[in-house]
Amino acid sequence: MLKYDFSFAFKETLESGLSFDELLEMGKNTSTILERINSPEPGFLRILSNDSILDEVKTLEDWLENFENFVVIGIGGSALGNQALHSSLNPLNWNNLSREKRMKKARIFVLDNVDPDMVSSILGELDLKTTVFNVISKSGMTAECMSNYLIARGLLDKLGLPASEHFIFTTDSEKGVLREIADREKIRTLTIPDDVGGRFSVLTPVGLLSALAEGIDIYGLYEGARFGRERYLRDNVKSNPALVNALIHYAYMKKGYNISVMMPYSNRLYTLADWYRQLWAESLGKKFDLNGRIVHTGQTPIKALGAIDQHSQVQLYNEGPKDKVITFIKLEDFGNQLTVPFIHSDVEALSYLNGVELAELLNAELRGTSIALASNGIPNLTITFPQIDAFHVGEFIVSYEIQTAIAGTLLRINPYDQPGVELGKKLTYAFMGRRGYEEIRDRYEEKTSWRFEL
Ligand SMILES: O=P(O)(O)OC[C@H]1O[C@](O)(CO)[C@@H](O)[C@@H]1O
Repeated sequence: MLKYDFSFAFKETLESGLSFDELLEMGKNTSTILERINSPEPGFLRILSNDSILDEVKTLEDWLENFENFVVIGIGGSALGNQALHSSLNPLNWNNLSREKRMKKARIFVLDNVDPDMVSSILGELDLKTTVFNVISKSGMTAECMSNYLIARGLLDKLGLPASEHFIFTTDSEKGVLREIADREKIRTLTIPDDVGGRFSVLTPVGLLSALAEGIDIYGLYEGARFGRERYLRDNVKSNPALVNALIHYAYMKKGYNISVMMPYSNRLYTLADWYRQLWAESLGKKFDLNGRIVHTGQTPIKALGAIDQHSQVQLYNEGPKDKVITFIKLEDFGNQLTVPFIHSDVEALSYLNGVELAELLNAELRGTSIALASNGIPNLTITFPQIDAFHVGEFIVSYEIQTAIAGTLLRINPYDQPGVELGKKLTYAFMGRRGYEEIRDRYEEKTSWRFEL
């Protein structure tokens, strides 16, 4: 299981840190909090109660084997989880491995932006005859996702390749244009459960299909997630790390620590920080509390990568504004061993590296950075993966989903909506000339007509 070290968030090591009594005091009402987040049981936990989603996705395994390339078309919660599973659970060079080394599983690509350089660099290289596109959209109408669908569709149509064989849509059970097209054109579909929001959906068909296509153990993900559901719902601050972590972040937020940095010391785990960024930002960044009072709350999530960002960000973390809580992600067993050879043993500045394993060096850097931060009074904690596998990634996902729900309850906001992105979406439709959005375009163009341009 994942290990948590919260020592450097407490005043025993940190001058202005929390006291354990403070934590216990805050944790007094945890049964109410846990009850609140679990009644009704949120969709992201409900889906774990049986294997029906796994079994449904699994039925597509034989069909997926027809394809060399699997392209996810989606954005935000409809792409970040796929990317996180892909880079954490398969080698970083997966797409460059031969088909034999990939055990005939697919290469994975994620089209999550509408940057023409990015889209054409991916689509231009693929043999579309052996490519399947998974168009993922909960709302079934997000502009980025739809335009990339249309581009892929145009390419397939030009080659005379049938949409029903090269597309699968993952979308809402009823809403959205994807459902309509799928019904009309007999395109395969998978359903995103109604009670699971986009950023909480990685363990639904959203994340599971691409994972299956690249040979990830999707049942192992659920095993870890189910273990996490049991561990992280315990009503005991002494045995529930998600509760402790939420309370620590909440307590520091109240002291003005408005930034949460997640810093894995593992390239493979880095995209988990990307996934976390959306979860923490969209769930907790809210203008109104549950009583409709204006609160403008939230904590800005930042991602950093160890050791690289030690040489880019850590100066700021140590000496800049005291507004950050840092979460290090440590990996014990990298699977790959790389030992520094005995070269230049007579050069003192290099000889200490002779015979050292890179993983040992990386983890020593993590330890050094966390102690340095603590001694500068910066709260930090470390989550350790014993190794990277589906079980631990599943556990990590659920730990953060539950932690986010707990933090939302502590902040008294709704962690499951995202009204703040709606206006931008509507204005995009308006500027692209979508019918029905003329009035909103005129209103906001008028409101923002003042200019200072150089
Ligand atoms: O899955 P959809 O509906 O296309 O939405 C994609 C993303 O857009 C948002 O609605 C807003 O950014 C996210 O919450 C969501 O994950």
